[in-house]
Amino acid sequence: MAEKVDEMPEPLSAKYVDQFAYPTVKDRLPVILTKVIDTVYQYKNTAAEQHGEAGKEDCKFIVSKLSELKNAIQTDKPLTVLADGRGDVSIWNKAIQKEIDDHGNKHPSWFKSPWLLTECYMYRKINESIRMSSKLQEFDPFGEQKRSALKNSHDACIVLANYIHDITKDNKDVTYEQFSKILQIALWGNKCDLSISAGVENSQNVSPLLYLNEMASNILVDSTQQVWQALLEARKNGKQTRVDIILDNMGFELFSDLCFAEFLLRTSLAHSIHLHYKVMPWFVSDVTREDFLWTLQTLKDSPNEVLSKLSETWQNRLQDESWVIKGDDFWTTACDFRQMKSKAPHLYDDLTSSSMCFFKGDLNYRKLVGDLNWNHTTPYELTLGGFHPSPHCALRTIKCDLVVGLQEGRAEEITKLNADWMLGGDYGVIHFCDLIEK
Ligand SMILES: O=P(O)(O)OC[C@@]1(O)O[C@H](CO)[C@@H](O)[C@@H]1O
Ligand SMILES: [Mn+2]
Repeated sequence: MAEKVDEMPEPLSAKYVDQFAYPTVKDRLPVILTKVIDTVYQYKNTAAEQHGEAGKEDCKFIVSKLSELKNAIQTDKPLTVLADGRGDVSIWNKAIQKEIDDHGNKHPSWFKSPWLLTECYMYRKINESIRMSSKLQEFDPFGEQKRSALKNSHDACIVLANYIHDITKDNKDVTYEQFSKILQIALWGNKCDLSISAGVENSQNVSPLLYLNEMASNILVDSTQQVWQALLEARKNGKQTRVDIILDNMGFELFSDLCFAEFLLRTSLAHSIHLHYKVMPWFVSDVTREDFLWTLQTLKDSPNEVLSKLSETWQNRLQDESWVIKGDDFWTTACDFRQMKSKAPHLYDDLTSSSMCFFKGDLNYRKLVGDLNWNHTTPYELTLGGFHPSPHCALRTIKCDLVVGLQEGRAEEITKLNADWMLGGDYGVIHFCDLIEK
């Protein structure tokens, strides 16, 4: 393995018009914002019913703040400091200040700053406008879309629930093939993302078992064997294995993650699962605590008996703590994960107790590799910048122009077939990194 990187690449940014960051800031973020504005505007009558005139005024206030934000993006204004007094304000404002300091006292603006900062900042600003309202502080402008995402994936969930039931019911020992299949379902579950589709319905509406074979060659890095070996090793050592899943999207992806968690427990590949949600509405479809609990209750109320039983098991798991759900402000900052040790030492410490962390999705991947413009062939371990609280696995479908660890020539080969292959979630990676250093 290569030891270190000779020269660090630049952060991805909308200042490069040939990068995906550019159409994101120019088109996709304004579209998402317009939908949020519309949602809040539509909500004013409900808000009035619930909170009287103050609710209606809140909606007007939020709409005006978000319209300002949209205008600031489209006219490339500087990012301004946050002012809602939430506990994470200082970490955010320090990140903005650092950009100012690093660029000779120039304020970072939407089209000139690192993409990771601007895109995360938009979601934090949406939340700021909501937090600064008087009655609607807990309002989730993406709630409706997320709940539809689960409902529209109902049939696919039934297929998967039956599959989990079938392969675990005889108490036979788990096989590698079963493990690999479940991991792939959790991987492709990440295609269902409402941010890349700018809010257009993007659910799982075919059987998740059907396309696994044909998609197998689209997994460009497949370290499943190593992940499997590491989990078997932990089980052999009789350790109380804790596995963490850093969750991503609500809907079918969450369901597939929960099935993966259930599978690990039933096969004793894990003894407890820690599931990390987001503490505020984030990148449209990311799971919040409310989404998580709503999902379990909705599945429990399903007329389908297998779904309803499975969900009852999951509710019990929260009681007996074989599942622990947790949130942390760090996941909704613009910090990449190499900064976790210094900015959120409690979280880094917590992850050191895990035998294996699974990081789901595109944004977590970007944060793992620092959102830098790496060559596609740079070894994955080198891009992590020392982030190693525990062994980990990144499960991510590729939805932006950043991927590492590929074989020489592979990216060029696929580009010949489809120039936009990195943007549609049709390719994926399963990276593994063992504990290298502490
Ligand atoms: O993290 P997720 O849900 O897999 O993806 C989030 C996402 O929509 O946001 C990224 C940046 O815009 C895109 O690259 C990606 O498609
Ligand atoms: Mn997401």
